[in-house]
Amino acid sequence: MPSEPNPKKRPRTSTGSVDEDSTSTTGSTRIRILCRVRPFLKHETTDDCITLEDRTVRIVNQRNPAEAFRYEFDACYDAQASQSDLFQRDVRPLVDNIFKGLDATMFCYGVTGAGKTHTVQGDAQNPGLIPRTVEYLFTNKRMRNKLKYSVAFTYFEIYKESVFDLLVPRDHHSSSGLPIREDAHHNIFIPNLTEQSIASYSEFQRAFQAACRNRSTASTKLNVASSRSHAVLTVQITWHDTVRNADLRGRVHLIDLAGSEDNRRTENGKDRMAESGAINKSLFVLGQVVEALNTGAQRIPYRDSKMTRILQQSLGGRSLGMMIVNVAPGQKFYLETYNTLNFATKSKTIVNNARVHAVAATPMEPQYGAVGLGKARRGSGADVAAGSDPARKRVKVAPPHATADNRARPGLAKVHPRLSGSRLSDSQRSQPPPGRGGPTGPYLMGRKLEDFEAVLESKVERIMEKKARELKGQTLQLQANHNAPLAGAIRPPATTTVPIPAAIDPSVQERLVRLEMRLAAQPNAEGILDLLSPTTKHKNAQAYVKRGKLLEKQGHIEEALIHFERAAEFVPDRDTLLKYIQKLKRKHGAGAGSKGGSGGGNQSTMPTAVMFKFTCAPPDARENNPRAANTTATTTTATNMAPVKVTARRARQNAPLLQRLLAAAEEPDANDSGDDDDDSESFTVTTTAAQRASRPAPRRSGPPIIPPDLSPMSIDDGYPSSTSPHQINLANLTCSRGSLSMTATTTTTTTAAAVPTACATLPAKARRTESEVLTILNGGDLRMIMALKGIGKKRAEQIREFVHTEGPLGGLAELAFIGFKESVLKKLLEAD
Ligand SMILES: Nc1ncnc2c1ncn2[C@@H]1O[C@H](COP(=O)(O)OP(=O)(O)OP(=O)(O)O)[C@@H](O)[C@H]1O
Repeated sequence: MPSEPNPKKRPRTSTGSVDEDSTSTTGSTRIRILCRVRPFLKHETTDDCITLEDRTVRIVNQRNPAEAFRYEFDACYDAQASQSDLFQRDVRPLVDNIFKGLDATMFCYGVTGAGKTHTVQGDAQNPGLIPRTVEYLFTNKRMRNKLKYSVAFTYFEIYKESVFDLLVPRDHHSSSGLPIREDAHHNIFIPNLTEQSIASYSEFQRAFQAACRNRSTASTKLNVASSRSHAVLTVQITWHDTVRNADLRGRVHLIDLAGSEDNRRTENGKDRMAESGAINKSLFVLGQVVEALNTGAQRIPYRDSKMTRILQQSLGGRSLGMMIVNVAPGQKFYLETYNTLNFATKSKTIVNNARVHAVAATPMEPQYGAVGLGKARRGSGADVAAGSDPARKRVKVAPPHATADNRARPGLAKVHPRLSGSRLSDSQRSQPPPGRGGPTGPYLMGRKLEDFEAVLESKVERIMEKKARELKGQTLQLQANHNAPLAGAIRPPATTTVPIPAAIDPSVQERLVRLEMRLAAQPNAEGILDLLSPTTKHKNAQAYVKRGKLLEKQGHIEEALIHFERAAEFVPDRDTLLKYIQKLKRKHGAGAGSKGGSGGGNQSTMPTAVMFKFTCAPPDARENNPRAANTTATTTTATNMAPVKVTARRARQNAPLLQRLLAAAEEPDANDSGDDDDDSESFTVTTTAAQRASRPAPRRSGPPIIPPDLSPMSIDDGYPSSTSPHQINLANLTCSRGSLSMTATTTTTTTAAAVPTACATLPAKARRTESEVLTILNGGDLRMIMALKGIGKKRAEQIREFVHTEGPLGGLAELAFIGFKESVLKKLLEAD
């Protein structure tokens, strides 16, 4: 039986308003934590180490059996508690909130074999929380009496950091899975996820059972049917609220997390180990998210794993949250139990901010994924096979847009709000999204890539719609001319007004999907690069290089370069590859660059502030390998600007940038055909032997050490030290995890062309700064635009046309396609 004696006595857990049943809340709401202990299984030794008392869990301290650790939660369920007990007492009241237009999330956390899947999914004899929730929705008196709700569900898994749709047969899955996106209102969604409408519980059961068979499970030493993925089922109800005269939506997310595994005990093989690695990594990130929320960190690492990205709204977001902590009894699991309970205790302080969700006032077009309203959209209940069910849609799950604006404009409802093509008004731009603190300064400056993607997509759609209208207008005009019976008869007016198409043209849709895929394919779009192992990075790089070489052989230099650059993102420290890219760019862009450059701009000497971040290996490693003493990473740069603060991740991404900048800065001669490798690229910074000897040995942990003065450093840049233009001004050494890392600012005094005339003088191979890129784009010189990315004339003309007819924003889509940096896109957007 559950240890919680009386739900009516349950303490208030919310800091917001509390409704009559004490669990339905809006406003700030603490995430509820429940603990469930499973019974011993037949083959297990019954050496229990857990005691439950009311809402408290106690485990004996193994180091000192006289002591016990005590953990208090919102409710505890012992081995005798039934699925029904758990549902009725704690989950049902949470589910009730969705009738108020709120989102609720319930997820199970625990070690492998602790009973998570049993709790969430259950079996035929003991249905779990998913079937019980859906059955409850269909039997709820509100649903029965009013008959106004539409119900639909989605189900997907995150397997080895890829999202797979469980409502689609496994053999239809693409190997890379589906992308996760965040809209301008910070709602997370998965484009093209299947959403199945359901009209009855039995219809759901059939579809759910088929979907469960698609889930990745395998037998391990600790669990015969172990889930190898995190599974997320979302049930959504939509209805029309006559009082607010708005369509409302409530959702419940039921999540079965995969269990952490101690691989010394699982004796997993290669495949299982890979799965286990992905599971443990995502759970580690979950721990970091909770830690960051608790410490009020500025950056919450939601993006570091797909699972935390999905849970973003449930951990510190706008959903009501409940975590069920599953623990297995027995000494065997002592350490896991201890860790799980500590994690759960930390999570107790997380506060969410629940919001009522309104959806667009009229039903959305099916392809954009709103849940169908009305009977016509409901499934027949007879056929649930993939692809044949009319109730089943491949959709973009519509993000909630609760703004009064959207509700008031029925026209927008036809189109996915992200694709609506409306420009952001000035006030929208400068306002932070609702419910978020928002960055300081104009909101636009603090936007994330996804916001730009949303604007980008809407822009693409707007342009395509405009083109479609023009084309259709021309076609109608032609037809009208053709059909005119007699010369001199009344013809239709020269300009035919074509109504705006109600639904987006399929070609636009296709293009958007391509854009989506392209963005998802960018290696670090979701912070993936940081999570990859060195071997995977190497393999990816190899694959890109191979394909690049093939393209180069076939004469597709432009595409080859894209592939080489993509490869370089995986292995930024591979000098040979970078040099090869430079060389290829020089060859490819020499004509345009040298022609454009020979005009000769104003040459001026200007200091270039460069910031390095580099790492020194620990002393013993340096002794064994003298090369390890050399610094490795270099990073970002800015012309005539204060040094830019650099994060470790940015540093990794931009490691080759400094070399490129120096190469560019030191080559004012634009006529250099540049086939030879450039010495200045092999730029390294070293400390002197005396400094290395005097440097304190790095400590494994503890506060950063302030180093002795490190200012006399030498830079091996090919110049004798007295004439070197690179001077190190400042050094700041910190020590962490056995390695020394240093941030140093240097001033490089060199001859470089002044912006904007720099654009005319720098050779084609140089990597342009943002302002240079912008100047070139706005200047509209075709040759310069061609040289920018090594693109052809036609493409350059297109870009120029976009930039000039639509303003810089007009060219965004094109610019994104040819691989301009996010920061340039941001600048363009600001300029718009
Ligand atoms: N409350 C319970 N009552 C009876 N049996 C249970 C209970 N909880 C779990 N079990 C049984 O324990 C075993 C392991 O449970 P389950 O597969 O749900 O673990 P899990 O936490 O999902 O593991 P994994 O993370 O590896 O998927 C199953 O045989 C399940 O039937």
